[in-house]
Amino acid sequence: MIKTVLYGVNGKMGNVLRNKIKDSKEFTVVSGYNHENEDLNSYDFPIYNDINQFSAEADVIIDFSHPNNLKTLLEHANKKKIPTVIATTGYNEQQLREIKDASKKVPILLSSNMSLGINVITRVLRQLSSFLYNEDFDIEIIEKHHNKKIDSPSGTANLLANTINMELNQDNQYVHGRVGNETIRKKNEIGIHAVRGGTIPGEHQVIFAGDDEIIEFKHTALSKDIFALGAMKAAKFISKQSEGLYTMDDLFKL
Ligand SMILES: NC(=O)C1=CN([C@@H]2O[C@H](COP(=O)(O)OP(=O)(O)OC[C@H]3O[C@@H](n4cnc5c(N)ncnc54)[C@H](OP(=O)(O)O)[C@@H]3O)[C@@H](O)[C@H]2O)C=CC1
Ligand SMILES: O=C(O)C1=N[C@H](C(=O)O)C[C@H](O)C1
Repeated sequence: MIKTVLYGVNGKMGNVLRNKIKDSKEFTVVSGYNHENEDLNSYDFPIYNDINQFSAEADVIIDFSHPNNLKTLLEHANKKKIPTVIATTGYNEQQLREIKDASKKVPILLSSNMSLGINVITRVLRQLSSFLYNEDFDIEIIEKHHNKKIDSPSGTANLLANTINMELNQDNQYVHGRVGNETIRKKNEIGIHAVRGGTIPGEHQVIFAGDDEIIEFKHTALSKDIFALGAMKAAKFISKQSEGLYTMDDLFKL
């Protein structure tokens, strides 16, 4: 059994993941972390708000929570040497550096999207972006999420934009939405647009628009289950690795 600690245990993803783990024969939740000292008595494992309270042994931490928990999470992972999957999005540059530094001491898998489909799209983008850009195709990304999402644009939209930009020698400028009279598109822009509404689990579309033809890559999450199941695959993978920073790319070998 893979003994798991859940960060963000009472969140939307925390709840989906907890239920998936309940159905699994390979995982068990040994404890959870919540930043507030809330009474979360309905859980069948202990929930703490201080890493010194965690006593049970654990094989892996899975985090779907909030960037504010990062310091605690990394301290926990490092102190107890627990391989960690970080699925939370919305980190700033400094926090991303802290994750990279921590991964020198403990294995960490960081990914803004745990689905197989987004991983397939990032691979296609690596192969096609330069070619299409040099053929004068404009690149725009549209993402759609539920109305409770805190961060915009989504972590996945940033991942897609960064993947493309890397292939284009990091020369491109991100333009978030367009408002105003002087917003004519420049060639070196990557447009990023965030839609929020209802309960949309997550949709990402990368548009390459050329003269008289359009190529689109689109991924639709039909439920949050794919993220939970992907995180469990990632957890199984990271629990067997040595120190270092990993992504879903290391896991899905196409
Ligand atoms: N990588 C992936 O594939 C996916 C990533 N995500 C990401 O996972 C994260 C969680 O998503 P979701 O479950 O929908 O979000 P929720 O808002 O439902 O849950 C957020 C969790 O974080 C805690 N939290 C909220 N605010 C704070 C704060 N200020 N300080 C510390 N903890 C806080 C909440 O605890 P409390 O309620 O007690 O405040 C809760 O446990 C997001 O960053 C989201 O983008 C989501 C889906 C897929
Ligand atoms: O908050 C969400 O719900 C999601 N967040 C991730 C992101 O920001 O990309 C992944 C997924 O799209 C769902």
